Formats: sequence, structure tokens, C-alpha cells
Amino acid sequence: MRPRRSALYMPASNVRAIEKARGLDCDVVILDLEDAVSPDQKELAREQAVAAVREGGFGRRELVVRANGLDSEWGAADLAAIAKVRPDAVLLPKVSSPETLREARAALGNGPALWAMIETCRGIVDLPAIVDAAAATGLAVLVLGPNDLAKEMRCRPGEDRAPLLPAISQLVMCARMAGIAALDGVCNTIDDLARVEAECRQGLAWGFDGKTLIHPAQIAPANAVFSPSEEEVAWARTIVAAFDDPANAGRGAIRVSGKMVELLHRDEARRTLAIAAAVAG
Ligand SMILES: CC(C)(COP(=O)(O)OP(=O)(O)OC[C@H]1O[C@@H](n2cnc3c(N)ncnc32)[C@H](O)[C@@H]1OP(=O)(O)O)[C@@H](O)C(=O)NCCC(=O)NCCSC(=O)C[C@H](O)C(=O)O
Ligand SMILES: [Mg+2]
Repeated sequence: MRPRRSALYMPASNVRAIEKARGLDCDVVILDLEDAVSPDQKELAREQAVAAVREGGFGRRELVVRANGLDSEWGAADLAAIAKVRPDAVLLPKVSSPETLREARAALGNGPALWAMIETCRGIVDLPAIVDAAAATGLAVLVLGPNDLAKEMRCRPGEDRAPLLPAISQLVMCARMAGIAALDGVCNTIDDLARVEAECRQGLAWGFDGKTLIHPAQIAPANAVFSPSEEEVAWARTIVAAFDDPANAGRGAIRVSGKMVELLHRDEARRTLAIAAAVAG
């Protein structure tokens, strides 16, 4: 299990940001070739992303390149260039059908995993078909794109993100159906870290595994919120130990510290312990 509490985007046109990312405490680095890069810098950004992947130095961090869409004038060349250097994953923007995953897999060969941005109305509605193609195409992560989705829906999310909630639930459920990870979208607020933390807590409560980020200051709140707390780890250990007790052998439901605990809670507890171990490295 890889921790994906904090996934930091940066424009691949920004060499200073890429260099800085090698020393930041994020779990994932995403070198962006798409919307953070202006059309006149697309080739430069591609060259710099390829050079950065080749050079390495990102340590334990998962390294992901977000390509331009295959329907854009840069997408095919992006995938051809990325295929040669093999980052951990390629993030595809605005995935609206499983066909996009198949085309990308064909272009990349047996190389990096695929991550898909879900940020169009069609992508939300057709998510079941998209995740049905996960195993065949190596799709490993769904990423919410709240800015593009809100633009297409013409909605105004606000702090409670209520207009996006049905789409978010659909995304998380489809990721779970396919046994893959789900990352929350970016919070555009940079200077108000209480706001960032609140949005991380929302994402955790809604089932996300971590959050995509746009600024180094957002890493600490995301890491804190998406790491199991000491209390959660202690409770998970208690549950696992209770089911391991020979006195409870063969039982599906037991009483632990005044609460009913079932085998499904032991599964959750094991997951919590696995995340905690992955975070601890
Ligand atoms: C948003 C920014 C343009 C803000 O830039 P700026 O005001 O210049 O930042 P700071 O001066 O506060 O920077 C302080 C130092 O941190 C480094 N820095 C800043 N951002 C990053 C970063 N993302 N990664 C690594 N390092 C970063 C600066 O270089 C400064 O370092 P130093 O020189 O040592 O002082 C900027 O933060 C930015 O460009 N962010 C990323 C934008 C991006 O990638 N956007 C695309 C992804 S989000 C998206 O696409 C939405 C999605 O698709 C959807 O639909 O919702
Ligand atoms: Mg987007």
C-alpha cells in the first residue's frame, strides 16, 4: 500500500518548483503538462518533465505526469515522450469514456499505471464503464477535478461543496467497486490553511484516500488529516487483538470496550494499520 495523502501538482514549465518538490514532504509529485501550462510553453514543459523523470531524485515520492488530452494537439506527443522515461503513473485529464484509457494504454505500452481525472459531466455519468476497464488498462487512481466539473455543470460549490456531492459520491463508490484509489480535487485557497484543513477533513469523511494540492503549504494539513491518528491506530490494534484471542475464535461479532465489533471492523482495522505502516515508511 502506498500512502497518497498529499499529491502536489506543479507546472512542468517551472523548473524551480520541480527542484523544490524533490525535498517536500508530499507523497505524490504531479508534473503538469496540461492546464497549468500555457500553449506557448507546452513543448518546454514536456522536455522538462521528461528530464525530471529521467534525472529522478524524488525518493519515496510517487512520480506522476499529467499529460494533455489525447484530443488536443499535444496529447499524442506527450504520451510518446512519457513512454520513454516511465514515471510511476500518467494522469489523463478529462477522462469521459473507457476508450480514452484504452488509447492511452496502447500509446504507453506496458509502462506506467494510468490515473484518470474525472472532471466532466460525461465522465461522472459514465464512471461505471470507465472503472470496468480498470483492470484491463492498469487504471489505479481516480482524481476529482472540481474546477473543470463546476465549470461544466455551471454550479457554484462554496465551502460545503454541496452541488458536487453527488458526483463525488459516485466517484468514490466507483473507485471502491474497482478496488482502486480515489483522490480529492484541489482547494484553490492557498493562504487560509484552516480552510485547506477543513476541506481535507471533508474529503476524508467522504471516503477519499488523499487530496491533490497546488501549493507546498497545503502538504502539512493533508498529511495530518489523511494519516490515521494515534487513537485510531490504538483502537485498530485492540480490535485485531480481540479477534485474535482464542476465546473469540469462530465468532463474527464480539463486544470490545462496550461496543459491538464485527469482522468487517477487523478488516477496516487491518486497513488502518496498513496505512499507518505505509505512512511510517
Ligand atoms: C498557485 C501558484 C501559481 C502560486 O504561486 P506563487 O504565489 O508564486 O507561490 P509562492 O510564492 O507562495 O511560492 C512559495 C515557494 O513555493 C514554491 N512553490 C509554489 N507552488 C509550488 C508547487 N505547486 N510545487 C512546488 N513548489 C511550489 C515556489 O517556487 C516558492 O519557492 P521558493 O522559490 O523557494 O520561495 C503556484 O503555487 C502554482 O503554480 N501551483 C500549481 C498550479 C498547478 O499545477 N495547477 C494545475 C493543477 S490544479 C488543476 O488543474 C485543477 C483540476 O484539473 C480541476 O479541474 O479542478
Ligand atoms: Mg481540470
